[in-house]
Order: sequence, then C-alpha cells, then structure tokens
Amino acid sequence: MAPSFENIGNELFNFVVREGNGVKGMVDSGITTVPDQYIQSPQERIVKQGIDPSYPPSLVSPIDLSELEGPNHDQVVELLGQSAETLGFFQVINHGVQVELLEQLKDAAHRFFNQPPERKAFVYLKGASPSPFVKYGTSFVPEAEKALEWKDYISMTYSGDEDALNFWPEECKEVALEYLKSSTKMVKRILEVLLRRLGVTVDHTETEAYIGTRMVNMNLVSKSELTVGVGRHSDMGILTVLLQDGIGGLYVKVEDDRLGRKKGEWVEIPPTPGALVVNVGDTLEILSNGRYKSAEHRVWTTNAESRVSIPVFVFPLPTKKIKPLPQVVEKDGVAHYGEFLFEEYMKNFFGKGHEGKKSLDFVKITMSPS
Ligand SMILES: O=C(O)CCC(=O)C(=O)O
Ligand SMILES: [Fe+2]
Repeated sequence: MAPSFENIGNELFNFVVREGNGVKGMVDSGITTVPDQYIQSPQERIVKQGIDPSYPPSLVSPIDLSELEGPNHDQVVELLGQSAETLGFFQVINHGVQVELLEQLKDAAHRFFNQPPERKAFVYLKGASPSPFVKYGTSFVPEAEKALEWKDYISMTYSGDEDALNFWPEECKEVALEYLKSSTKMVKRILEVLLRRLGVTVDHTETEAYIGTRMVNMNLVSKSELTVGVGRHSDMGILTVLLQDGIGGLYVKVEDDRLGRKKGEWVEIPPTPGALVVNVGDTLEILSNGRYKSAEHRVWTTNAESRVSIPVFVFPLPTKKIKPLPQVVEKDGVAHYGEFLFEEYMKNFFGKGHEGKKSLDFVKITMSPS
C-alpha cells in the first residue's frame, strides 16, 4: 500500500505536520535515517551528472528579454517560441525583476524557514492560518503521494496588496509581493508574444482572466539522499517563473528530438546568476492545442546543502472556461483537449500526488482508432 501520513506513525506526523517542524525540523533534530515514507524508488531519484559541455546552448544561455523591444524582436520571439515548443523551459535575463531583489528573496526564504517551528505552525499552518491565501506545509499532497517529498513550503496567493501586507509572513512579504508583481508583468509580455506567434491575439479582459490567479511559493528542500525534493510533475497554470539558488538540481524531461537529446532523458537547468527560469504550464499547453509543452520536471536532494527556490505560479481565474484557442484549432483541424472550468482542473491537480504529466489526462482528447 502506498505510504501516507495516515500510516506514517502518529509521533512523526505530529512532529512534522502538526507542530510545524516540517522536514527541516526532522533534519535539524539530527535524525540519521530517512523515514521509510520518504524513501523514493531508485528510478525516481536523480544522480547528478554535472553539466555536459555539448549541452544545446539554448538550454543554458538565458534569453535577453529586453531585446523584445529592439531590432532583434523577431529572433527573440523565435527563441522563446522554440524553447516553449521543445523543452517547455527557458531562462531569461533583463526580465524586469531587479537583480538585487533576487538575492533578497533567497535571504527572506531562509529567514522564514529559520523561524522557530511553533511560530510557523501557529501562524501559517493550513487550518491555523488567519488567511485562506497563506499556507505553510510540507511535501505536495501528503495524503496522496506514493513517497513523500523532502520539502517544506510557504504558499502565498495574491488577493490584493493590502491582504498581502497584512497576512503574508513578515520575513518575506515585501520582497515576495514585489517579485510577484514584476514577474506577472513579464509573464503577460511572454504570453502575448507566444500567442501572437501562433497567430492569436487575445483581448485584454481575456488575458486578465487567463492570468487572474497568482501565487508565490518559497520551497525549502533539506539535505538528504534517497529522497526527492519535488516529485515528477508539470505545473498546472499558464507560465511559472522560478528563482533557484546556486545549489542546482532542477531537472526537466526531454520529449522532443530537436534538442539533440534522447527522448526521456533528464537535463538540468543550471543555476545562472541573475537569471530566472520560465516554464510552460498545462493550461498554456491546452490553449495552444499542444504546440507549447508543459514539461515534466523534478528536483533532487543532496547531502551537501539545503536548497531554496521561489516560484511564481500564474494561472487562470477559477471560473474561467479553458479550451484550446479557436484560431489554433481551426489551423490544426482538431482540438486535442476538451473544455473545462479551471477550478475543476485545480481540484483534480491537488487531489493527487505528483505523477508526471498525468494531470493533463483529465482533459486530453484521445483519438480512438477508427
Ligand atoms: O524548486 C524548483 O526548482 C522547482 C519547483 C517546482 O517545480 C514547483 O514548485 O512546482
Ligand atoms: Fe513545478
């Protein structure tokens, strides 16, 4: 049977979850063995191979977004488009998020996680938090995962500046809010050029509904081997912006022959000072009728150091109806995904453990052989 918090043992459950110690607390307490529930099967773990010098340059070289506004506009759009079509991941610089803010964010994340556990549990734990928009937790969906993730997180959903400054944690609220706002601007611009590249223009109200929900998370993956920081998954939204620290360990699955890599191979997105990682989410894959790929990715753990990462997830309003964009379907002659309300998608996504790109099966139209 799949292990879960139900059979994790009350003592451990109380310590990790109820008392807010998280995985970090377990590691800080000096445990010498990883509890069974966290041990991943060997195929789920990652052995770090280091960066291959023959790496396709587009995977490593960040794309300069400021060039979107200059004479190289078309080339930059092509770079973004091809990255979104092939790997589903790219890195960007001159992204409009202040470089000093990136350092401040990483410090703020450590400050948050370094607080005494009782404070994190008392103020932010699911159920205890004074706002439904702030949640401190551990693993992804502990009740549903096959093996638990070696990760603690705080999740802050944007519901207005005032709410953010009132409810988000003191240690990180200002920087997190600024990061979320400038990342959203960038996402809007990238989305616009990616859609225009497909011959689609979306009006302002429609765009706002596609990017109407924004959430900033801070993840802490503690030290260990045998475990996984973040299990194999794709993101559910439009685009995700991600700040990772210098530890590395974010791996993406290759699905496209054009990258000069074998299908199914995992490549690392190397930490690049000043750059942000951007990746396509399920919703953009659906809107583009499968042209842009929401890539499967995961994060390793290492014995050397703990790792922080700070994603901004941009996804539709819950009430937004989602289906492949009609202009794209017209060109393709067939829709590859059905229509749904975004809240249904979210319910499905958060109702299960991470399992690769399975989240998309929920809406995929599979052709029956005739
Ligand atoms: O920590 C990372 O590098 C990636 C995190 C991630 O994939 C997620 O939170 O969805
Ligand atoms: Fe992700």
